[in-house]
Amino acid sequence: MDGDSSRLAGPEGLRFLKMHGLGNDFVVVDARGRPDPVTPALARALGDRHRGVGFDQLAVIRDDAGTAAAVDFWNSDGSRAAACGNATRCVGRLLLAESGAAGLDVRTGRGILRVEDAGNGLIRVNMGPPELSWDRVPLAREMALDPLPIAGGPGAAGMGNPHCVFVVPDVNAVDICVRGAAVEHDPLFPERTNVEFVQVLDRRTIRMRVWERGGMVTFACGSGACAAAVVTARRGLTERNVTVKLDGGDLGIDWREDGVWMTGPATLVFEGRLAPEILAGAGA
Ligand SMILES: N[C@H](CCC[C@H](N)C(=O)O)C(=O)O
Repeated sequence: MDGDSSRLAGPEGLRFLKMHGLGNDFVVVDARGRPDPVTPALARALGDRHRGVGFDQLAVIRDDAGTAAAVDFWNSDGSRAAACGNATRCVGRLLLAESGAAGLDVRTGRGILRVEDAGNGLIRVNMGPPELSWDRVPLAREMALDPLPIAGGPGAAGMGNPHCVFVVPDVNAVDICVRGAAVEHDPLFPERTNVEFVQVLDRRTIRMRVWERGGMVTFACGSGACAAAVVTARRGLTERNVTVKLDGGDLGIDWREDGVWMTGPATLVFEGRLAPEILAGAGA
């Protein structure tokens, strides 16, 4: 254990915030000004809803030279995600409040993303242009993105992370756990995939349920909502500006020239301190 880890494992414990965007819930750790304490083992320990804190994603804020901050995302199985739209809004809300600015940039595995205060308690993020080539989603081999050779003929889109979008007649009739888990591990997706099930309600409204890579159903997925809107727009089923109705509430998605903009809430729930024994148990 190095000097800094012992400090983190000391009586203070590890401070974190619990936040959510439409019920997609996050633990946020601020690692600015000190070494990043998070390891895959600590992500799994924190992510355990019975023995830890529980989250859909863990977001770690780090110092960055060119932007307001860098943010890393972890799933509760200890894997990393390059993009997380709902957590980007949550961290964006913290950074906007801290700086007093109306807009700022954050660096993620997805690239540099613009975050803006959209008013009415909403945060807007440019999630960047969709990745629409097979090697950038990524898929296992060269092929058209839509439809994919999987039962149900889904379409693929990358938002820095992979998404596989099924357009279905009735989203409530789909057993998303069974189908989502199978598609997450389909060999077409070398880095596994997030799986969205989408019902088009009208040209400006879609209903979506999601199975996230990392092995769970969540109430909402921001990058998934962007990918779903891209797939339905490319199929000519919707306009490029839609409301995505998720189990946790609504996201506004607007696919513009400069990227896919996502607007939605970001809620701070509580601040906590992780007990040293949990940190020590995770080898941190
Ligand atoms: N909930 C997140 C996406 C997490 C994606 C993650 N499960 C992955 O492995 O890509 C969102 O709001 O965009």
